[in-house]
Formats: sequence, C-alpha cells, structure tokens
Amino acid sequence: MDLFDNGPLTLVEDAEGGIRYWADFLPPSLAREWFEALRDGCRWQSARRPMYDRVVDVPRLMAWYGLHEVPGGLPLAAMLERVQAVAPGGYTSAGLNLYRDGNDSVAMHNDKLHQLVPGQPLALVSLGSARRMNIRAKSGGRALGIDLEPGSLLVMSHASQTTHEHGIPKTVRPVPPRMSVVFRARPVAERGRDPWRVGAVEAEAPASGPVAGQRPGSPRDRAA
Ligand SMILES: O=C(O)CCC(=O)C(=O)O
Ligand SMILES: [Fe+2]
Repeated sequence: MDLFDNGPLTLVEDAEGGIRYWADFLPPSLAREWFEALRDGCRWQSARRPMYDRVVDVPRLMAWYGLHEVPGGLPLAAMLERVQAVAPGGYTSAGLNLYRDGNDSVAMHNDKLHQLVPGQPLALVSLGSARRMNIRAKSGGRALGIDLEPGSLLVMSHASQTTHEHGIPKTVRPVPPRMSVVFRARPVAERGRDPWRVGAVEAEAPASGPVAGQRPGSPRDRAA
C-alpha cells in the first residue's frame, strides 16, 4: 500500500458507503492524549444483563453522551469535528466502550436499527491498545478480521447494519485497555434517553440498567 495514501480501506461495499477503515485517522500523540482524558473523565458504568438463570455484568464498561450535553473537559467535540471532515453525518450521540483487558469483549451483533437514523453512518474511533474486530455477513461465509489500531476510524453505513454483524472477541493475549468512541445519529424520539434503559445500542442489552459508579479496573464477575 502507498505509504502516503491516507484514504480508506473498503471492507464491505454497499450503496451507502459500506464499511470503511482509516488506519491513520488521528496522530498517535493525540490518540494517546484523548484516550487518557476519556478514560479519566467519563462516567463509566457497568451494565448488567440476564444470562440463563443469572444476571451478569456486560464484559466492558460503557459511557454515553448526547452531543448537545457533553461535559466540559471531554474531547468529544474536537473528535467529532475530525470525524465530520472525513465521514460527514448527522451524529447526535457518542457511546463509549472501555475494554479493560482481553477478557472484555462485545458479542457479534448489529447496532439496533430503531435507534439509528436511516441513511446516516456510524463512526467508530479506536483508542488505547489495538483489538481485533470481526465482521461477518448475515448471509453466511467467513468473518473478516480487522485489527482496530489506536487512532483509527471505522465508518459503517446504516445499510451495513442490516447485512452484517460485528464484534470484538476476547483474547488470551495480554492486552492493555482499549476504548471505542462510537458516534451515531439517533432518531429524535430516542435522543436524551439513556440508551441502556430503552434496550441498549446493541445486542448485549442489559435488562436492569447500569450499575452506577464503577471505576475502570474494579473487580467484577464478567461472563460472556
Ligand atoms: O468497540 C468496538 O469497536 C465495537 C463497539 C460496538 O460494536 C458498539 O458499541 O455497538
Ligand atoms: Fe456495535
């Protein structure tokens, strides 16, 4: 690949732009700075969900902000400005995931369609350590694996959420924490509502809402 080519790698094609990946979206020093600011400044919460006859913690921490009400000090407006320059969209919310170690994960899923504005993309910025994302067509076939590097951007079309699933598998490799910041365009009726209380942004919806006040790295029962 041309070293000076910062254009995207197209992973999936569709009429709305498919799934595209920019490895060098952010300068490394800025990616590090923003990782630390968000790790230390976000209201991280541990959500719970039923699994068989138990209720377990969703295996990662999450935070969520409407873009009209981001607390001062969090670099989400500056990040959004860079996202808009590459992948313009009507983004209204930022959902953040913190994977504390290789035991944290997200199961294969598509983002909930009723919580997304049709035609609008989802933009996912990765910070911290690199983690593998698997992307698989619902129609079958092998999953495609992409290592989401710190400072990278993955943009998924709305249409791709109807045709493909994505997930971050656990890994036995010792990996430092990794964060994703997902900008989404939410329908007006969904804005301002805590997404965990209306069925969550994706498949691992907790039934009982978040447990407030958990700090990154605190011990817990992690399944799934
Ligand atoms: O952390 C990631 O890269 C994926 C997160 C995700 O799929 C989601 O929040 O819906
Ligand atoms: Fe997702």
